[in-house]
Amino acid sequence: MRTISAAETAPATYAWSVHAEQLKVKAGRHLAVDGLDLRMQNGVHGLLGPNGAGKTTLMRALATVLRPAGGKLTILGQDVGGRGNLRQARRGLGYLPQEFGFYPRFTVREFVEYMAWLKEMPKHTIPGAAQRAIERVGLTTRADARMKTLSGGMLRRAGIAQAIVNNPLVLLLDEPTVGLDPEQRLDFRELLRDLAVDSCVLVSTHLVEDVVAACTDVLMVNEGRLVFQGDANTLIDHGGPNDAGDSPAERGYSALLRRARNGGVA
Ligand SMILES: Nc1ncnc2c1ncn2[C@@H]1O[C@H](COP(=O)(O)OP(=O)(O)OP(=O)(O)O)[C@@H](O)[C@H]1O
Repeated sequence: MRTISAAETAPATYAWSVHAEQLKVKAGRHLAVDGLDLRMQNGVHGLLGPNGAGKTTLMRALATVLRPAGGKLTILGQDVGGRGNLRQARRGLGYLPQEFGFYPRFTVREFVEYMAWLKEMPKHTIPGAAQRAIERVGLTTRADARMKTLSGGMLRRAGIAQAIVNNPLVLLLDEPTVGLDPEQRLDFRELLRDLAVDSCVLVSTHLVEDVVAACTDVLMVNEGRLVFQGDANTLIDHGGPNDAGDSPAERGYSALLRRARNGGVA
C-alpha cells in the first residue's frame, strides 16, 4: 500500500500537476525549449522527439534544476519560474536524470536512503520507504550490493528507486528504459501504470513502442515546442503507408515529425 507523502497532506488547489505556458528554457546559451505549452495531470505521459528536440532540457526545467528563461511554469500549484515555493514543489517531485551521479562504494540501500535524506523526508520514514522503492524496481536481492558492482540496467533501476522513494506526485524519468532487458522493460511498464494511478509521470524515450504500450498520453516535441499531445491511437492515426517506420506507431511518429518540420503542413 502507498504511504502518504508530506506534499499530499497540503490542500491541492491546482487544476494541473504541471502547467507550462510559452515556456522558454536555455541549455547553455541555446534556447532549447522555445515557447512550449503543456498541461499534464495524473497518468503516464510519454515524451517523444528527435535528438536535440529539447526533451532533456524540458525535464530539467520541470525538475527545477534549470530556471525558465521565459514564460510560466507551475508545478503542483507552485510557480517555480517566479515566486512559488520551490522547496514545496521539490518535495513532491521525483527525477531520474539521463546520467546520475552516485558514490560507487554506497550500497543500493545507502544510495536510495541518502537520496531520500536529500529530499528532506522525515528520518524515521526513510528505511521503510527505501526498502519499498527497492522492492518496486525488483532490486531486493541486490539491496546490499555496492553500486559499483551493478550492471547498467540494474543501475538504471537503482536510479528509478531513488526517484520514487518519496512517492512523488510528479515523476520525471529521462530515458529510464536504456539498458533494461526485455523482461525488465515489461516489468517497468507495469510499474509505470501502477505509479500513474495517483501521480503524474513523464517518461522520455526513443522507443515509440514503449510509449504506445505504457502511456495514456503521448507528447511530442520538436525544436523546443510541443507539436503533438494526444493518446496513442491518435498518434497511430496520423501515420500512412508511405511514412517511415516498422509499426503503425512509428509511422504516426514519422508523419507528425514531417508535418512539424514542414511548419504544420502534412
Ligand atoms: N550545455 C549546452 N550548451 C549548448 N547547447 C546545448 C547544451 N545542452 C544542450 N544543448 C542543445 O540544446 C538542444 C536540446 O538538447 P536536449 O539535450 O534537451 O535534447 P534532447 O531532446 O534531450 O536530445 P536527445 O534525444 O539527444 O537526448 C540541442 O540542440 C543541444 O545541442
